[in-house]
Amino acid sequence: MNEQIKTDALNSAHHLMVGGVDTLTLAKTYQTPLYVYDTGAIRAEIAAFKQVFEENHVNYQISYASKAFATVAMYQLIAQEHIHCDVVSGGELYTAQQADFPMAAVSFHGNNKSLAELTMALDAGVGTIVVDNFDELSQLTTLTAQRQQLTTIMLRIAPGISAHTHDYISTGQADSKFGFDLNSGQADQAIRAAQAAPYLKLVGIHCHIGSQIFELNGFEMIVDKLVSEFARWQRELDFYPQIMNVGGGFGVKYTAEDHPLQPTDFVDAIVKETLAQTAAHQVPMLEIWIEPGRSLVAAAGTTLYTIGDEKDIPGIRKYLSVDGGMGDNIRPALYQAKYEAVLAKDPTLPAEQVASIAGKYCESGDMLIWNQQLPATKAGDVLAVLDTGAYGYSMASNYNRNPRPAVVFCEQGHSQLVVQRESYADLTRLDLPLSVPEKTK
Ligand SMILES: Cc1ncc(COP(=O)(O)O)c(C=O)c1O
Ligand SMILES: N[C@@H](CCCC[NH3+])C(=O)O
Repeated sequence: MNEQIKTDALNSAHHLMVGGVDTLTLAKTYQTPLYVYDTGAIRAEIAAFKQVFEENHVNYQISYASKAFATVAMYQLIAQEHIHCDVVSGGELYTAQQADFPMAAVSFHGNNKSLAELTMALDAGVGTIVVDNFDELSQLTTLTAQRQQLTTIMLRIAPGISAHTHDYISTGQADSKFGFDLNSGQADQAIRAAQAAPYLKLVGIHCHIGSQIFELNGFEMIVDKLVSEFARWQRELDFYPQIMNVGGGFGVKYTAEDHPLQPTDFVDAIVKETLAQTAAHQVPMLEIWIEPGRSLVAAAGTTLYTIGDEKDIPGIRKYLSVDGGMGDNIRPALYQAKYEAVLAKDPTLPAEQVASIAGKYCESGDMLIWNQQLPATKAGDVLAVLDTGAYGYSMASNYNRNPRPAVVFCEQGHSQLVVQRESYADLTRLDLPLSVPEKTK
């Protein structure tokens, strides 16, 4: 049986369960394609992060990177767990507001926040604005002075440390669109400018080196570099941050080929390195913030599809097409990301075929999985693609005018629809008819 599946995830009929709910029932009730989340698993991941910090007796904050999966119900779940979240756009901020998420627990990120977005954030009273570049810093200096509104900020810096991950999701290197460059002195300049701004209160330094990282080393290097810079800033700039925000990026297991550490191992290493480095530099211990996105939601999510047409090319390959694809999960096409799938009606059945799972979109690159071992299948069977909880729904599109799937939360045997399936009518809701009159012949 697929090692991603926990033994308690099967019912007595061997059907795959999510959050104690039978996936075949879910597919029937809500139709496919369907995103289903085991919300108890998200709560457990949050609890595990909290526990590591608490065992180490340090001040901390966990800020969920909501770009990984953002809906009203998700922000409400995060609020129930009493952690922070970060948003990267007016749209995410709006969704958090609709969820009544406490604005003081929001950090606002982004490398090109518009004036409208900055104004929205100030109106909302977000807890922290993470300033990304000089233009934003001067815009925010002016705006907060005009409004006479004291605003808490952090500065995002690019530490010049490359994480070993896909180029598209590596962000800590000097040549990055994100953050103030550390090595060329831009970070020092930004600190001076923030100190001089009458309504900005600089409380922390943020950095995020990338996503789906499998090694501790990059995080330890960040801590070493940051704490030694902080010690220098204390001497030279009379600035020592209260908060060190090391971002997210903790890698998760998608397939048997992945061998990540536990997300909590990353945090334990970060905390221990910070304790060691602050002691070595004889500077105060910092409050440590992390911003996990993927590691909180990836494993909790499963996408259910219905198998449709089959194409078997003798001696070449067998394609099984499903009723979704790159519109609900762009990650295989965009990052060559790999997933595993099981037959929902019985993941314990022995494999009888090797099939590649094709989406229904009009692109050859719309392949969800290459060479998946599966039992015998027939049209109408439900296929469950595992670990799709991060950056699936949040990166979904209407390509080929396909409506986006519904999202269902499952916990303790109950299911709840939290995002409705789009209808065809939704697809044309914002369209306007052609206004130019037809040419007279
Ligand atoms: C600033 C920032 N924080 C946190 C994250 C979350 O990363 P992940 O989902 O890999 O944990 C990202 C995305 O890479 C990010 O850009
Ligand atoms: N969207 C990316 C990760 C997010 C990067 C955000 N800075 C993924 O699916 O892996």
